[in-house]
Amino acid sequence: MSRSLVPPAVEVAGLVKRYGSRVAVDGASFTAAPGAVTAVLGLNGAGKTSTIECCEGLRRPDGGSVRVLGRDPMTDGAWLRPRVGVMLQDGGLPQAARAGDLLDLAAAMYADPLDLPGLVSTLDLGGRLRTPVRRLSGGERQRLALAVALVGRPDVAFLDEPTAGLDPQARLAVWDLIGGLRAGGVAVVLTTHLLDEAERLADHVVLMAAGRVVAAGTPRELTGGSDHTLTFEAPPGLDLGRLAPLLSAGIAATEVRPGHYVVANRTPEAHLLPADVAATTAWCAQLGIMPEGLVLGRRSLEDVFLEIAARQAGATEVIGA
Ligand SMILES: Nc1ncnc2c1ncn2[C@@H]1O[C@H](COP(=O)(O)OP(=O)(O)OP(=O)(O)O)[C@@H](O)[C@H]1O
Repeated sequence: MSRSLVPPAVEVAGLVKRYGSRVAVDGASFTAAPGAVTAVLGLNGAGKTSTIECCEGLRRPDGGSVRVLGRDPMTDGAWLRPRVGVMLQDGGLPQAARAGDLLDLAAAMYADPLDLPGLVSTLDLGGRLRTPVRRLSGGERQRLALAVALVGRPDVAFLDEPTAGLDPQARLAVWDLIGGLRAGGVAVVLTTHLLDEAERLADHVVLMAAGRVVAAGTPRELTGGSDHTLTFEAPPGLDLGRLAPLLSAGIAATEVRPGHYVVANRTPEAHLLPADVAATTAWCAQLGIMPEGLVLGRRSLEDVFLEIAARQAGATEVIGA
């Protein structure tokens, strides 16, 4: 079956979540497929955790709808619990319990739990099973929370920043584990601030800003595949209006943050040309400016993220006509 014919494991439609007068999620919509990793990205406060918590049935939406495996998490919690694995951002584990007891307890709640010794070894928790949660390091707690979320062989796994604070070796182990879940048909929905992680792991990326989904697609779709991008540092506040007429149609110049400039295509039909690179450096020369750290590279998810975040924040942008 093609991806479009497989019913989504998670369906968020027009979700609204408010805390008092603060709108945390403002009409967000996206889907997550089985056997795929969906990464929800966004700046601090973009509404990622609120969205995921509505999917987990931990928060009641104020508008829109959420379906997980076709069910409403608020009313079908009992049906969903054995089928959904949840790793909360703060771990959410009882501080006094020993790591091993927690894992045994979690495993005992499921009909067909994962092989515990295997999971413990993958997440390198072997030496810490007799240690109470409060004495575990941040990274160990993180790995334990992941083990608890996955031990029941869930069909859907919600992982809020699963690799935050992990050392590089532990991060690779978690990436492998997530890759294994995907291969086993699990719908993995994760949040992360690590864009290289999203680029490497995610089949589908959902980019949130101010409670809304501002871009979604495969990493390749979002980065425009092999499109080039030109970045450089220069004094902040340069008059980009004088660069616009020199650029080809659909090529945008943006000051993504003060003093950090990006020249790249703004539409899929446009492509950065050698003439655009020449025009940009000539414009710098006209201004008597040396563009520091001038790099012509392939556009990364981080570039896309910064460009969209800058646009949302009202950064200066001009587009060649
Ligand atoms: N319990 C709460 N009470 C009041 N406001 C909240 C609460 N939880 C979140 N918010 C606010 O809602 C907005 C969205 O927060 P949320 O935690 O969903 O964002 P996030 O994208 O997960 O952020 P981060 O990357 O920092 O974890 C923020 O402005 C936050 O301050």
